[in-house]
Amino acid sequence: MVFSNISKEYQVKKRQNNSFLNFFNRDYEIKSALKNVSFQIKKGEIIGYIGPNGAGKSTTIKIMTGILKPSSGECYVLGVNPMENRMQFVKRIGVVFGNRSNLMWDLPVIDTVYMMKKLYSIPEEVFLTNLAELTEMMDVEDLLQIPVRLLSLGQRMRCEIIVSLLHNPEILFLDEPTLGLDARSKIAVHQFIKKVNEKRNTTVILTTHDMNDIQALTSRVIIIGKGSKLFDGEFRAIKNKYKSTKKIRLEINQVDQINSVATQIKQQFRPNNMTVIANEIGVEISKEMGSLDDFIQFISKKKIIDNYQIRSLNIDEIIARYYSELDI
Ligand SMILES: Nc1ncnc2c1ncn2[C@@H]1O[C@H](COP(=O)(O)OP(=O)(O)OP(=O)(O)O)[C@@H](O)[C@H]1O
Repeated sequence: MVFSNISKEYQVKKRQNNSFLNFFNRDYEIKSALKNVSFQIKKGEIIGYIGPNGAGKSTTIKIMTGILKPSSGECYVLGVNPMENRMQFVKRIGVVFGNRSNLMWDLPVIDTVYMMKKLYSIPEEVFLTNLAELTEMMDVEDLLQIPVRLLSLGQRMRCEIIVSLLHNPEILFLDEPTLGLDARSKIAVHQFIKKVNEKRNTTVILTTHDMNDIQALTSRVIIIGKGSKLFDGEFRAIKNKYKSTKKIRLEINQVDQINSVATQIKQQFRPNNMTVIANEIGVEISKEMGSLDDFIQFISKKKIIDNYQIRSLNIDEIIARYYSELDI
């Protein structure tokens, strides 16, 4: 897949304060959603495409799936322009949007399954093999006869993914596939996507705000912010950047001494972040502020510190930190 110097501009109506005038307003302004974005994705890769709200992720997916035409640049998916020969192209891709359903709401799941068979002209043999394999892998045999509206969110999402894979797509686009799922359903979805990728060499393009999805599924991430590509590489590299940053929580047994301890920490270690709430001090220490050993020595000498906990940044904190450093 080649995404080359892609820009996308939307025309949006200029807003007026008066909603009546807004109705007649014909002034437009240009909103730039993607600015010269380029990347390539190889067959069989799983890519995490991430960025904060409004960064341009959905716009990218819409261009890659042929729903939107870029304002400039070139996009080739599976060697073809996704806007051309749509009927042939859509038979080669699968799409799951976490906030939109491909299933027919009032009918049992199996009805959508048969509709897909017809829509994608899936040969009988391929269809039966895929249906048996996918339903077993995703453990949804018992759900197929149930009307979609009666399924839980997790059950529905498992069915959505199966339906998107019946026609053996070469690329699977997943937009927030674990949105609203509980921890167990998320793990089931992760394991399934991994299995499909390994077994069928399906390329997976995953957009998500859930860093656990990224952690579980991808090694390569592309980060987009304010329409520009800001990072393309190993997710591990971002995690390593914050390896030495530790969050420490101290419990003080003499609350009247807490401000004096906090002041000493501030003077000696100059932490970026420090919070004092009730009998607890929260501090963030990184390599640049002195070694963790020095800090532990400092607290071990303080008799009024009852208890302390040290932890690394969790994955959400790492990515939030990275976004704020990139100013997106
Ligand atoms: N049809 C449209 N008309 C005008 N502006 C749009 C349109 N679609 C998206 N935008 C704007 O383009 C920018 C990128 O939007 P996009 O939906 O691609 O972001 P996103 O990264 O998918 O965000 P989110 O994580 O919130 O879904 C945003 O500023 C958005 O307001």
